[in-house]
Amino acid sequence: MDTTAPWGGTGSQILASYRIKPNDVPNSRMVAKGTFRAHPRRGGYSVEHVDKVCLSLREKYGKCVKMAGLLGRPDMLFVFDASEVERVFRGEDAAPHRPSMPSLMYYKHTLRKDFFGAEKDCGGVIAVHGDSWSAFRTKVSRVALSTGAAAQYTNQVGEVADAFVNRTRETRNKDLETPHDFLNEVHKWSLESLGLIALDTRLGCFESQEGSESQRLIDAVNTFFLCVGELELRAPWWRIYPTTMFKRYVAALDTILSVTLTHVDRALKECEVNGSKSLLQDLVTAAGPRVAAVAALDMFLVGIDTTSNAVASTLYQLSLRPDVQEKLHTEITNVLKDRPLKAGDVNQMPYLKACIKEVLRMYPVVIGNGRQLKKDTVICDYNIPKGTQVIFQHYVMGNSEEYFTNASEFRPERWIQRSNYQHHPFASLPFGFGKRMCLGRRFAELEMHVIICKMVQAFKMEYHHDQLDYHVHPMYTPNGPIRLKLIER
Ligand code: HEM
Repeated sequence: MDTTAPWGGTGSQILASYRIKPNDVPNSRMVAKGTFRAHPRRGGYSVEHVDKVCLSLREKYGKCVKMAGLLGRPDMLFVFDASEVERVFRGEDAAPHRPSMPSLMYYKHTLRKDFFGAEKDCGGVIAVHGDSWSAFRTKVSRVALSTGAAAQYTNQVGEVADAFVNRTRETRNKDLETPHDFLNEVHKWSLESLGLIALDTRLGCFESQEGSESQRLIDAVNTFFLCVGELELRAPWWRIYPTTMFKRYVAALDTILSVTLTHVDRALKECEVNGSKSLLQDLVTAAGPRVAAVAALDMFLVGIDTTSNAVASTLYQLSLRPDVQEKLHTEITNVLKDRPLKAGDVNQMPYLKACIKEVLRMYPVVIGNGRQLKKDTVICDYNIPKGTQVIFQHYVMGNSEEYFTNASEFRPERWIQRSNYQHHPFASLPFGFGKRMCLGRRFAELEMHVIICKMVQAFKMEYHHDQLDYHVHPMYTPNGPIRLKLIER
């Protein structure tokens, strides 16, 4: 996932904000070219707190606002209007362009051209666009997003979830609380799950120590996300000389590439010998070993931190709400009746699914998503020129009373009793939409449903410290150690 680069890091500054001036014919959809104008207005904002910045921009400027003045990158248009988001998404052509990450394109197609090839070759889906993206995505989507693609991994994902529950039980302190580095434990669970889905390999993350291969991969992914926002938003000096940040970034990507490829190589050999069941095997059959290897790499790049932060955030939110946990526990018990979870069970658990949707509405791990316009487009009555990066602000829309009844309240029921709770279908899109929607969505959902189900079955979760604020670091996540008290059920 490109993570819509603006939010994929910390500490950067949005250098200036510009309010759009209404165009000459505000009520006409046929606005003339060149009416995209702005009044400069200075502001210094940190990306770590961009959630609050976006809320205040919405309040101050209305349904859209232009951000300009970022050295070396196109203007951005922040859109806070769900109907406009729907119109832009529905008008997409066959190869939508998500704002590219030039630094990643440079890594893939210049620095490591020997592996990824030129831009038009088999470069994967992250930071790849046009025909090359389209050809690659078509091959991978067939395997990754087909009906039942994820459900067939329920047992493997369950096995890892059981191991996580046991480890969490063992690593609690004397007050039955999770350790300070609990988020890292959740990263391990996420990597271990992805390893089993993608490569049919147990990576041994729970036994891993500092400096081990899997911990190096986890750290490298984290460094990648932390650096990418800095490189994309700050003045792009890395284009002129290799800055310290850029060197860290390249080293992290090299680690991700080499560790993943070691596992991919091993898994490909296993496939040949045992015909083992894995996503990689399915991809090899559908599209050949090269596409399979590059797809696995992209998935490891963006599929670990996203899912782990979403799970950590969900566990934290549940620990604040014993009533929600009890309802969830009753639903799970009614469906499973003491037998182990099997494929398809979560389809009988609407409240479980709703809890996760509700967390991702209020605290989406990727707070905004975007598109780079391929043609001039009218948005909110402004003529927005081709090339502008349009950022859909679903964190702001998801928390807006305009789109969700009692938006500030955690109410999973809103996703079940839809007639009681109105909402706009494009106001909360945590996995994006359309042809470029998250490729790992089905796997992420399966992983999240299974782990939350197992944790609620095993423990009553409580939280006895100051409430945690959220920050973008590099995902949107609770800021502080997540010290959950886990009481055996
Ligand atoms: C809670 C977990 C996750 C969230 C919230 C999430 C969110 C997103 C979002 C917002 C996008 C951009 C979609 C768009 O532009 O419309 C995306 C793209 C992507 N995601 Fe995820 N993601 C998650 C987990 C995963 C996992 C587990 C994988 C891999 C197994 C994955 C692989 C990808 C890939 C490859 C893309 C790029 C698709 C393309 O450009 O064609 N994601 N994700």
